[in-house]
Amino acid sequence: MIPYTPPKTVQRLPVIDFADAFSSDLGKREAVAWEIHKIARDVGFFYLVNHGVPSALVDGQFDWARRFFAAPDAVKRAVDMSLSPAGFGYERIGTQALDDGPTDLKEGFQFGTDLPPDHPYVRQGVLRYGHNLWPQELPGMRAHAQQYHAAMSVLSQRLLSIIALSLQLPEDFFDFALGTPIATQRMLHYPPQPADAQHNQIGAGAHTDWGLVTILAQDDIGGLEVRNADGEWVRATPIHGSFVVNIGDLLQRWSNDIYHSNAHRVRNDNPAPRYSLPFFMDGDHAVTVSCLPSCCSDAHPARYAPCTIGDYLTQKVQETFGAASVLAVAP
Ligand SMILES: O=C(O)CCC(=O)C(=O)O
Ligand SMILES: [Fe+2]
Repeated sequence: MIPYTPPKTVQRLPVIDFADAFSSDLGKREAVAWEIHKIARDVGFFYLVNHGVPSALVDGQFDWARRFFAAPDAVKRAVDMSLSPAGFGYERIGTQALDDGPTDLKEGFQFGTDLPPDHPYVRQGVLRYGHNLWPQELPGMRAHAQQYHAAMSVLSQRLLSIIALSLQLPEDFFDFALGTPIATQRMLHYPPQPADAQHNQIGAGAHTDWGLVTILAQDDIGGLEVRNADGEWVRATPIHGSFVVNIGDLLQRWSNDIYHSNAHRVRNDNPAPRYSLPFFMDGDHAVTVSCLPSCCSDAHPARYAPCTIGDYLTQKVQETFGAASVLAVAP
């Protein structure tokens, strides 16, 4: 007889093979959705393989990240995010505190969908909508970055269609929320953890992501850690060619806490610098998030008042960027 011991939540992040998400066979898409459903109710993080994004595109984006962060300070400051009403561009080290402690030991560059000045959201000055800043001195970065952003947008749409299935909704359920979305790609550079860091000062302080889903490419240095449902920290050891996908706060809220947006953090204990490329699909700022019909009942009533995506993100930006908040966009 094998004595019964209660199941433990994951000690290693699960891997989702996404190949069947592209199948014309609904049963195969539903099988992927069911795997995601189980994970989303638990740790909320998984590796995604067979995702269809060419490795050369990802590698090329890492090359641009290395080139950009190695550029002279003047090149980076010329695209400082303080110059962008939308909050795009370069984020100096020490700008953001994702945990409510010391500032993070990372620098970043962020970009999103380029909108013309006469787009209604830009005219209204809606936070996080506008045009990107690109470094003049690095020709070629813009075209590649836009191609990468487009691939991430397409993948996030496919993920959300499978997530809709996983919540017993029509596959196109989230399409209305992706009208003119806040879809932010960041490039991040984490120097090695310095010996003189303040107490609890690390690459990225513990936080949850704010949007719908995040799709992260990480290099092979390691340092990302995820809190599982038991409150234990699990290393998201890099798996080459995979993305790390996680559920964000807005999806947790939309699903009435059935899906989990779990905390994670980064500490680069490697002597080499670490680079990562998180993409945040947050949705259209004007869309209202209120409990999904499949997620509330008399026994499990709605826990949150309806709110717009824009209002939720604005509140989170103010909490983590403090005085710099009007300029910031992510996570
Ligand atoms: O760099 C990473 O691995 C994670 C970054 C992250 O969690 C974020 O920017 O929200
Ligand atoms: Fe994050």
